[in-house]
Amino acid sequence: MFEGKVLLITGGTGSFGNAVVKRFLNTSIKEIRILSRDEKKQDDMRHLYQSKYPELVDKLKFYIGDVRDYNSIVGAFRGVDYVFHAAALKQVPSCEFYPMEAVKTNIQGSDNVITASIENRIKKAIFLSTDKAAYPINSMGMSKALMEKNVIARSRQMLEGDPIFCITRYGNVMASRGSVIPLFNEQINEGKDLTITNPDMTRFMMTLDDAVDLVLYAFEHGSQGDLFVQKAPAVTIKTLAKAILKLKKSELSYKIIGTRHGEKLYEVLVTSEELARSADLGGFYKVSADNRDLNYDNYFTIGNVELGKGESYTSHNTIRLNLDEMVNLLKKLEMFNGEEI
Ligand SMILES: O=c1ccn([C@@H]2O[C@H](COP(=O)(O)OP(=O)(O)O[C@H]3O[C@H](CO)[C@@H](O)[C@H](O)[C@H]3O)[C@@H](O)[C@H]2O)c(=O)[nH]1
Repeated sequence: MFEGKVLLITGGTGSFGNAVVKRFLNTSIKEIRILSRDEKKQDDMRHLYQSKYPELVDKLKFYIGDVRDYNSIVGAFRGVDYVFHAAALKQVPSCEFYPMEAVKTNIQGSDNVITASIENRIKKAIFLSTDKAAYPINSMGMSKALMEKNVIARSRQMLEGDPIFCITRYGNVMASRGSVIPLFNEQINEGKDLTITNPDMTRFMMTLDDAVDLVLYAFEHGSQGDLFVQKAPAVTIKTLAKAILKLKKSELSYKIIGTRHGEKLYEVLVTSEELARSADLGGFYKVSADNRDLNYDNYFTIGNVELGKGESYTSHNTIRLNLDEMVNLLKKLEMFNGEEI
């Protein structure tokens, strides 16, 4: 797929970047560039791959830069074929307290990635988004929703030979940095009862491998301005907590702490309005860009009357994992001695 090509991953020192590197370093890819802000994380990553794959590490190149600052990133795009844009502020509570930081990184930063991609004539860029961007209620989701809108708007201006821009929308990626699974794991290790916000809250469960698969699917099948979603099962937080306790054979219990700033009871991966114009591709939904122009007079009589009548695709109405199914999914995680992540 990437034979002889150069791939740039923004925010590449994170869980997603590492999963992509693990998957592609030992292929005929020419180079993987990691673009991120933190020299320490880059150094750790460099050492990790140096010790694990000494014969391949030359393919891995590191660039320091902040997507907020165009001049700091544009050089890293020289000679790049493809871009995966993963750099983001993604913690819900912190974005609630600092919305302008989310604006700068998630909206302005992704716009800079678009401009740098056009400037350097890259071929295709995939922008990672989140279910929290669908009917957003928190600043993180709102900033990602505007990122999506801006990617689609700018994709409309592209001409033949310009880069192709696509979006992928994820549910919760299990065990990603700062998320609830590592937190519960740590609480059990410290002998503390688990802190549950709301036992009935549901979240889509995806593995990191699923996340990489979705980006690759979008990469292979995406046309200008397409948004892709991978169908996924969901779980209640109570079942998740019980599953971790069971897996770790723990006698501990849990306590209810109440929902946090900006949280939803359930997440929406595809809104009903999007579902009305999406293609069901089996394991995936493809929502194509709305490519009407601004002359709405032409559409007044032929507007879609079905719009919004159906249900959305949510973590409440998707397949629900039971306790044993959740335990089995957790077993795949490296944290619980699995191999996948
Ligand atoms: O002490 C805790 C912390 C969290 N939760 C619940 O666990 C679920 C998952 O929480 P968390 O892992 O923090 O995920 P989200 O807030 O849903 O956000 C995650 O999923 C997003 C994508 O949807 C990513 O953008 C975020 O980075 C990632 O943390 C939520 O229902 C929380 O209410 C608890 O019950 N107890």
